[in-house]
Amino acid sequence: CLAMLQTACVFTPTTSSSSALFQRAASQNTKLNSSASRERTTNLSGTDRKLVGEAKVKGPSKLKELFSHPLYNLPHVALQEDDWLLRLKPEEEKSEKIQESHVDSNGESDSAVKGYDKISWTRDADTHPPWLRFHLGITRWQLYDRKDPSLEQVMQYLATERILGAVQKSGGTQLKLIISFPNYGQALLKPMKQPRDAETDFNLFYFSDFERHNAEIAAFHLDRVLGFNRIPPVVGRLINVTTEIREITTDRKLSRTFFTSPAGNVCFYGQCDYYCSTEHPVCGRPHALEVSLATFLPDLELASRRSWRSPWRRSYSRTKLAQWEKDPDYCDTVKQAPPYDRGTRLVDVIDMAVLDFLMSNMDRHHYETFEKFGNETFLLHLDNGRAFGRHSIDEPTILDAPLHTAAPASLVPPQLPSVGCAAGVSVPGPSKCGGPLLSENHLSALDRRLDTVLKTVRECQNKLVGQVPTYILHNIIFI
Ligand SMILES: Nc1ncnc2c1ncn2[C@@H]1O[C@H](COP(=O)(O)OP(=O)(O)OP(=O)(O)O)[C@@H](O)[C@H]1O
Ligand SMILES: [Mn+2]
Repeated sequence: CLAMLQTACVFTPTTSSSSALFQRAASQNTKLNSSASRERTTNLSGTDRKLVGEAKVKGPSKLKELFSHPLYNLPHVALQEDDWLLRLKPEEEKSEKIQESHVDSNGESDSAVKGYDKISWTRDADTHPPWLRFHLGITRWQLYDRKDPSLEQVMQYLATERILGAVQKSGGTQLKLIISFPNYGQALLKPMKQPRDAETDFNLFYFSDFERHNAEIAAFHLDRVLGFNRIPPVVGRLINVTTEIREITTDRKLSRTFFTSPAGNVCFYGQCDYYCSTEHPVCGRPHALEVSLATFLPDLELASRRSWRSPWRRSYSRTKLAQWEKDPDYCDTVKQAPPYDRGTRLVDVIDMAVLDFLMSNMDRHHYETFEKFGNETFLLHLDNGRAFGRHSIDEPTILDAPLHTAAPASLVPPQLPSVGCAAGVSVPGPSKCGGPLLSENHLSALDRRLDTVLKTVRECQNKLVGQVPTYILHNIIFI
């Protein structure tokens, strides 16, 4: 599966002529809806093994083509020193300091005792573990550069590194664990709770829905395909709940919740506000459990974050409406208030709404930014576990409230063929992992919703013709 991940999701751009691709992209656009689903059906039939084989003979992926499109290769303004989230200490304070802090009074590294590796990092990037390279690559404008080899390395790392510790993460409503690796890397684990093709019960409110591990993984890929790069890399992994959680955890509260189910599977439920009870167990088969692992962001002490309430947050109530649902002038009020009245914040929120509409995520109550960058920075799209719950219906308000009422458009890429990438990607891990990341129904829903996004943007463009110079409209969106 891991091999397939790399075959299907290529991180390096092709060298083909961009103008030819540009034209091809435009002509493919009209054919996309009919051909994409046909192609996917071919791709997805059969086993994972078949998928790997097909991906190999097919030649350059659509994702590769998409990423070589000029819109994905716009020249960037050169980064200044304060555009990096973290930087290495100046030469004179270099890494001996880090080593000292892990050496006890006998002069021995305490890390060996706990099972952690001895630290031998220097200023040389080659000595850094993948998670550290990822942290050092975060800038004011994105979490990662999609062409940076560290991205692939950190994903490999999460999918394969030995698990040293697992404790519950406090905060939030549903069960999630912090996983530790021997070289001090960490990941946020969300377990599989339901089959991939299960559709959320239509009588459930969005705030009662389960989180889905595959939604976290698919959201990362979709965000990357859209060119946002605002979700920390997430991979799937098959873990052994007994040896990789129960036997190594130091979290008493967590270990007390383990039990063997009547079917003989090892289960646990942890402690949290929602669904942490014997009635909602997370179970291995009998030990094997599929999970998502998200790269941990830098420690808050090194890089504090600010949490912002989304202006289009839902009410989280069975009866109450949110302000944006009642007040026709709500959008104007938002547009005039800081931080939405300047810079890219409003269009960034619209980007987020486009992402959320595509994956039908109604749970975007907050978003975060890195404090260091003030208001001039990208928005972190964390917590996507409630996305991809329903494929048979779309939720127009996710898009309409911010996009239709707020601004002409955010930057929407010309097409989304590479969601096929998410389709082709199984959860990396041993070969028994659970098949395609998203069911065919969800992929069709993505195509349908993309169409709606483009139509909505076109409507906005048409409305604004004459009010905004055409060159601005053309720069804002290319369809
Ligand atoms: N990759 C990450 N690295 C570090 N911290 C993270 C990461 N992802 C999320 N967090 C932090 O953990 C908190 C809880 O995560 P998340 O929102 O996914 O869980 P949740 O149970 O769905 O929470 P809620 O119920 O508040 O929606 C987030 O508010 C965020 O600050
Ligand atoms: Mn949540």
